[in-house]
Amino acid sequence: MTRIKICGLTREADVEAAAAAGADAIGFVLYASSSRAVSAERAGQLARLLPPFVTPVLLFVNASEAEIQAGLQAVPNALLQFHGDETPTQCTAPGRPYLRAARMSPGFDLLDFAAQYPSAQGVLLDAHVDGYGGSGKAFDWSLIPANVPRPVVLSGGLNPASVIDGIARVRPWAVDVSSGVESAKGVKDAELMRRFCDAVREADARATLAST
Ligand SMILES: O=C(O)c1ccccc1NCC(=O)[C@H](O)[C@H](O)COP(=O)(O)O
Repeated sequence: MTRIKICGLTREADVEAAAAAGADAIGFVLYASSSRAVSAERAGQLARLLPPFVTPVLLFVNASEAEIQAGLQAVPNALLQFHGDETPTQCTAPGRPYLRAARMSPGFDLLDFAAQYPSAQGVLLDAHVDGYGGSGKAFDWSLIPANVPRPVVLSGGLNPASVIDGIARVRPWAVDVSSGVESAKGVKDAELMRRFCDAVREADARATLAST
């Protein structure tokens, strides 16, 4: 079963709709330069709306230790997502489970990159863009080598239509979406989130059928 993360939520109604649609994880962007940025305090308010078994994720881009600690104080059960230029040491310093984002482009050595973060719970594959991510831009999935040594989270420009093909081609552990389920930056669309989650279930069903 492909897990689903929906990222960049800023409103209560969107958090509730994402969980109702079937998201396994909800991301809050703690990066001030993002149009989806929320404060640590706001992330805490939103995370408290999550039902059991839905994981809050705190996304950081080159944050200071103090910023990360503030996020963890507000959302103590968070999974961390490092989406900038963080070193392995910086990712392990908080002593928390984390995802490491890889910025995919031709020539990027994903196997070497993943090997540098052996303690990451997964590598999140996003398109290489100015501004680090959340751009709605896809990358060429043929750049993903076979046998990546960590669980793969496929992201970058996914939407309810493209995620079916993405799962069939990449067979990721999880998928992650932001722009593809929005009506405006930081404003999620309940119908698009439902369609996205339904599409993931459809892709999983097709994969099961194909393997029997
Ligand atoms: O959302 C942002 O503004 C953002 C800013 C800086 C780094 C990462 C950011 N978002 C990442 C994500 O929302 C997801 O994890 C993801 O990679 C999907 O983005 P999208 O291509 O918009 O679906």
